[in-house]
Amino acid sequence: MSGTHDGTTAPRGPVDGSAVPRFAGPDTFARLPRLDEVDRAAVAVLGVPFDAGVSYRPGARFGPAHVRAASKLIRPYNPALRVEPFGVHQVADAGDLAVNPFSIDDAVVAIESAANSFADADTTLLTIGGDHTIALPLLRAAARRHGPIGVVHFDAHLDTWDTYFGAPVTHGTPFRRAAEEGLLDPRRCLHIGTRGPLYAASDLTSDEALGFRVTTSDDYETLGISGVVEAMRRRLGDGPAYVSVDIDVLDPAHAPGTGTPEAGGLTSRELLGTLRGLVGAQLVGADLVEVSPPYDHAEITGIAAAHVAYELLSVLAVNALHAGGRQSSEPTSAPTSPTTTSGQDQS
Ligand SMILES: N=C(N)NCCCC(=O)O
Ligand SMILES: [Zn+2]
Ligand SMILES: [Zn+2]
Repeated sequence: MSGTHDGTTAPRGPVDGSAVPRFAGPDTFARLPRLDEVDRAAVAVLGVPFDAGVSYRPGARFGPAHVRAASKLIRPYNPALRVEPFGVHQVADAGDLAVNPFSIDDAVVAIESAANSFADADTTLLTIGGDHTIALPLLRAAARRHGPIGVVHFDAHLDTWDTYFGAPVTHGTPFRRAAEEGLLDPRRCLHIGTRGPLYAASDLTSDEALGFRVTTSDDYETLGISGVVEAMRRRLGDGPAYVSVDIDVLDPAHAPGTGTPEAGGLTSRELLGTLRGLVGAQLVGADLVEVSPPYDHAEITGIAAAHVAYELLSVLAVNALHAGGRQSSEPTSAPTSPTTTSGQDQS
């Protein structure tokens, strides 16, 4: 069986950048094989080009293609987590879902049903959006399989608002709907990177009542990455956890290509370092949303997003190694250690 890390069959990896120039290679994420080129995948990268749920700038429907295009320079070994994310188990690119651009309801049903199919095939999904609306059907599928799940939500915004213009399913409301539907474990949810103006102070109290806690963007100043990771792991606990990364969690200087930008955000280094702190958490799925290429410049946002995806795939690989009981190539202190030269020297 391919897709294992037990040494029986090596997974099919990315096209070698030293044999085929990167700009000539396939259009898949990180030049990985397509899903139809492998028997099965332990992890699939799935594009969801949908942006009918946005409240401000559109364009996230072009996100999946942009993130793939910006991922071509990615190399096979991640020194920060000491892992080859594509060598541990089979990772493949599942292409884009063809979702209805004129009906949010139709699109949400299609996304949920596709996510259920991947879950039934035992394939963990890393979904690339698309706007944040898509988190709702993805959470429905995750909860169907795992029961109420913990959520770590990286975002400038709470996304627990109630409705926009009477619409209940939008990119500003997925986590309220998910909480109402009982998809979330209210003891194990948190936002990271929250900032910016709200509609009212009650936005925060109602968010807390739904089960979320907040680590703000400003908290990085006092806690540092390791303090944020500690808070995140404490809140997430041991159960199944879903990660949702809205690229607008980054400062607009690090991610201008997004629909609802807010000043005062994370650096990409802070985000990547925090994601590495998910090693050892029971990660059951992830999404990366709100990349809007028309507002990007020089692929700044696309590159940041591609690296976010790479770190998430690396965490899944390290976790698979842990689950398989292979100890030799494991990072020794990855959960709380951001990459530093001295950290690597101490191995
Ligand atoms: N999920 C994202 N990116 N933004 C939500 C912003 C909702 C608003 O316009 O207030
Ligand atoms: Zn946001
Ligand atoms: Zn969001």
